[in-house]
Amino acid sequence: MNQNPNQQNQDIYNIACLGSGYTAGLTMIMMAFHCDVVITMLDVDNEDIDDWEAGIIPFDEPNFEHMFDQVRNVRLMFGQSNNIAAALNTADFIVIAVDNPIQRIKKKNTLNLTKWKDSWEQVAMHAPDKLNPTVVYNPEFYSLGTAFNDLQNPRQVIFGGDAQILNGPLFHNVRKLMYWVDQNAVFRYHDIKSVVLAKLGINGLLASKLSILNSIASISAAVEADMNTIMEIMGRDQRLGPTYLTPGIGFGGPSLERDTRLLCHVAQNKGLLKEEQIYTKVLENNEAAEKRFVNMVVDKMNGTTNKTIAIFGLASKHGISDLTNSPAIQVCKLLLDHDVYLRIYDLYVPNAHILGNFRRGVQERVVVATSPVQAATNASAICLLTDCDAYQHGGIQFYNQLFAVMTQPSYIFNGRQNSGINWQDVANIGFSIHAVGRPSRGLGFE
Ligand SMILES: NC(=O)C1=CN([C@@H]2O[C@H](COP(=O)(O)OP(=O)(O)OC[C@H]3O[C@@H](n4cnc5c(N)ncnc54)[C@H](O)[C@@H]3O)[C@@H](O)[C@H]2O)C=CC1
Ligand SMILES: O=C(O)[C@H]1O[C@H](OP(=O)(O)OP(=O)(O)OC[C@H]2O[C@@H](n3ccc(=O)[nH]c3=O)[C@H](O)[C@@H]2O)[C@H](O)[C@@H](O)[C@@H]1O
Repeated sequence: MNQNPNQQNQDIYNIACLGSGYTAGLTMIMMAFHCDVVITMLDVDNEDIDDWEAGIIPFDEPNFEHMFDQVRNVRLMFGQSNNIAAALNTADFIVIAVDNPIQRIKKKNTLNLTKWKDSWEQVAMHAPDKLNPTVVYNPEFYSLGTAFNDLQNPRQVIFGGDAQILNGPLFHNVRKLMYWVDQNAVFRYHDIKSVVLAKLGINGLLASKLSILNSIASISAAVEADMNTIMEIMGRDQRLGPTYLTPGIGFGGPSLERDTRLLCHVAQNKGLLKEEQIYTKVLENNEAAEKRFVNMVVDKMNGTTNKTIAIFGLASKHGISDLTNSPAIQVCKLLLDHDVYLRIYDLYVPNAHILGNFRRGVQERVVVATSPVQAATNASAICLLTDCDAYQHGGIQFYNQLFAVMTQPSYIFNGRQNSGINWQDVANIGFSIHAVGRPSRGLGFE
C-alpha cells in the first residue's frame, strides 16, 4: 500500500461510499491503496457486501485482486444496509455511486433516478451537513477490461460543480487525496450540465461512429470491397483517428447503449425530435449489424436447420466476462430462430453464466463447451463473436485441429477483427471463410 505524500495536509480520512458495484468498487480499491484513509463501502444489496467481506470482488475486472488483498479490512471496510446511517454520519466525505437505469416505458427511453434520490435522501437524513452537489467524471476512459490502467493513469478527471465548491477547501482536499493523478489530467468546470452532456456525448459519438462504420462494412460487402483496406485508409485520417474503426456484429456493453438511450431521453424531453431520431437510428442500426451477420451465416450455409454451430466468444468485447447487452447473445438468439444447435465457448465467461441467457424452450439446443475443440466437434460452422488472442494467435495448428473435428464443408464466420491470423492460410486448410465487410475466402471463393 502507498503512503500519501500529502498526508500532513490531508483533511479527509473517513470516506463513506454508497454503492459497492463496478464503479464504486474499483475506484475505492484504487483510492484505498494510494491513500491513508478508511473507506466504508455501503450497499443495500447485502449479498454483494458479503462477497466483498469474504474477499471476493463480485464482478470480473483484471489486475485488482492484489491491491484488494492489501486494503481489505485495513483501509477498505464494508457495511450492510443497517450500517448505512452510522457510516454516513461519521464520514468526512461521501461518495454516491449507485446505478441509474434507463428503462423502456411505453416505447420511451426513461431515466429511473429512484436509486439516486434514495441515496440523496439517506445523506440528507444522516449527514445533512455533507450535501454538496459536486459531480466528478472520468469520461474518456474507465472501460471494462482496462479499468486498472485507466484509474492508475487517467487521461482526464473532470470535476463539474459549483464555483464556490471547486475553488474552495473541499476540492483541494479531494485533490490532495488524488495525488497520483497528473496535474495535467485534472480539469474543473463550473457547469455540471455541460460536464454530464460531454460524458454522454463521447459515448454517443463512439456509438454513432461504430454504427456508421458497420453500415460502411455492409456497403463494402455489397460492392465486394475490403473493409481491412477501408479501415487502414480511414484510420490514417487524423480527424477520424485509428480507434473505434473495427466493424463487426455491433457494439455492446453497459455504457454505449445506455448513454445513447440517455441522449434520446434528454432530446425527447426537450422536444428535440430530430436529435432523438438520430440516436434512435444509431441503436436500430446497431441491431441491424447483428441481423446482417446472421443473414450472412444462413445465406452462405444454404440454410441452417438442425446444423451445429460453434460460437467462440459471448462477451461484449475482448478479455472480459461481462455479458451486458452483448451483441453475441443476440446473434445466438437469432441463430436459434433458424433452428440451429449451438455449442458456446468463451474463455472468460464462467460456464454457469451462459445458459441463463436463453429461454427454456431453446436451452436444449445450446451446449456450453469447455474448449474450442469441444465446441467445434461435429459443428458445420464456427462464428467468432468476440476478439480473442487465442483465435488470432493460436496459429494455423489451432485451425487445423478445429478442421479435423468439424463436419464438411466447414465454415468460419468472423464477426470481429481477429487480424493477427493469416486468413488465407486458414482458408487453405479447407475452410470457407466469411467476415463482416471483407471478401470471402476458401471453397469456391479464391
Ligand atoms: N464515468 C465513468 O467512467 C463511469 C460511470 N459509471 C456510473 O457509475 C454509476 C454506478 O454504475 P455501476 O457501478 O456500473 O453500477 P452497479 O449496478 O455495478 O452498482 C450499483 C450499486 O449501487 C447499489 N445501490 C443502489 N441503491 C443504493 C442505495 N440507495 N444505497 C446504497 N447502495 C445502493 C446497488 O445495489 C449496486 O450494488 C452509474 O451512474 C454509472 O453511469 C459507470 C461506469 C463508468
Ligand atoms: O461510460 C462508460 O462506462 C465507458 O463506456 C465505454 O467503455 P466500454 O463500454 O467498457 O467499452 P468500449 O471499449 O468502448 O467498447 C464498447 C463496445 O464497442 C465495441 N467496439 C469497440 C471498438 C471497435 O472498433 N469496434 C467495436 O465493435 C466493443 O466490442 C464493445 O462491444 C467508453 O469507451 C468509456 O470511455 C466509458 O468510460
